[in-house]
Amino acid sequence: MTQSLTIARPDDWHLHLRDGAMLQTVLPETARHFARAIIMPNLVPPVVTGDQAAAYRDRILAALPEGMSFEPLMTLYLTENTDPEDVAAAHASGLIKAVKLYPAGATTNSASGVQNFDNVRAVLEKMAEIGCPLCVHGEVTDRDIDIFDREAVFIDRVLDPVRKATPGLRVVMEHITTKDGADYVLANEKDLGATITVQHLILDRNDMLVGGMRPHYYCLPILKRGVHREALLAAAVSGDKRFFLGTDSAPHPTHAKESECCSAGCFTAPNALSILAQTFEKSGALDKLEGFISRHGPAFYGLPINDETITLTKGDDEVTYPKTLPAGDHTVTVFDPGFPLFWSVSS
Ligand SMILES: NC(=O)N[C@@H](CC(=O)O)C(=O)O
Ligand SMILES: [Zn+2]
Ligand SMILES: [Zn+2]
Repeated sequence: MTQSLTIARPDDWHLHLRDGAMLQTVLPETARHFARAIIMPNLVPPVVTGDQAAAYRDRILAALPEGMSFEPLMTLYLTENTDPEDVAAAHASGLIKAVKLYPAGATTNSASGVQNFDNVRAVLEKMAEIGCPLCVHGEVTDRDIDIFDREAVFIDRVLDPVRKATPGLRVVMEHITTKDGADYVLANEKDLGATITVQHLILDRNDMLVGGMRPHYYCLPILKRGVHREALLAAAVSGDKRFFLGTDSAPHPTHAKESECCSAGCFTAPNALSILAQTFEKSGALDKLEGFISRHGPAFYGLPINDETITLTKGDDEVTYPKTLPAGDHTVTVFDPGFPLFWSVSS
């Protein structure tokens, strides 16, 4: 039986496009389906200033294949030396849509992140004043905090105090992975949203660790227990406007994933929408998919909903994706959800 759903073209509110050959490979995979994406600034070196964001935006647009439309929504990487006036100017000109906070050492390319939050007070206050959202990688990095507890501890020790100290600051909790994260959003009416990835809606830590360790399921924040996955899925299918899709599609070369020290990140851009359609269908919530992928994000960021539409179609035959894509001298491995997919996307 064929089933289909036509909805406003979606956006991705958390995306890694990288640079150079990898950018060339992965950009069309997102632009094929998504109209816009919040572009993460964790390049090496990071995108710290307005000038660097403008140059990165130009490189992204130059890599966009003829005939594809896509708007990169740029962000700045917050450091302890970030100049509040540079943020204000980049935001006022429309170049950037958010500033990204990485606690130093929390994830891939986060070495220049924030250690002492007192040193970013002035920037956060300026952002509250001008209405520029702060996107947060919410994990503490203390050696003595277990990796599975790092998100919950971050909420108590860092996020809640920062929000209370900076009234009016609009925050997106990026890639939430716990019931604690979802509950914190639910408990706060104002100035708070959260993105959720594809992998955290369908996988728990058993999927990554039982019967062998699967490096392509390793990402940060790390997959948690099943109860957390269930809480995230409940939030995503609830229709609550504070939750929206941020795929966190984070490509690494295959050799860096299948390695002695595996890099964190799942490359989900090619099949994210197929997986989501199937997941929402399975939850009996296909009617909530458009809100999650196409409507709640623009509402949070104060942007229009896309005029164009896409159509998701469920067929009888399994939809397949390439296992890997070439990226310069390397390959990048496409995320495998571990179950057959039947939904495809057309525009
Ligand atoms: N999510 C990840 O596991 N990795 C991201 C960084 C991030 O979003 O934390 C990356 O840049 O590879
Ligand atoms: Zn992150
Ligand atoms: Zn990310």
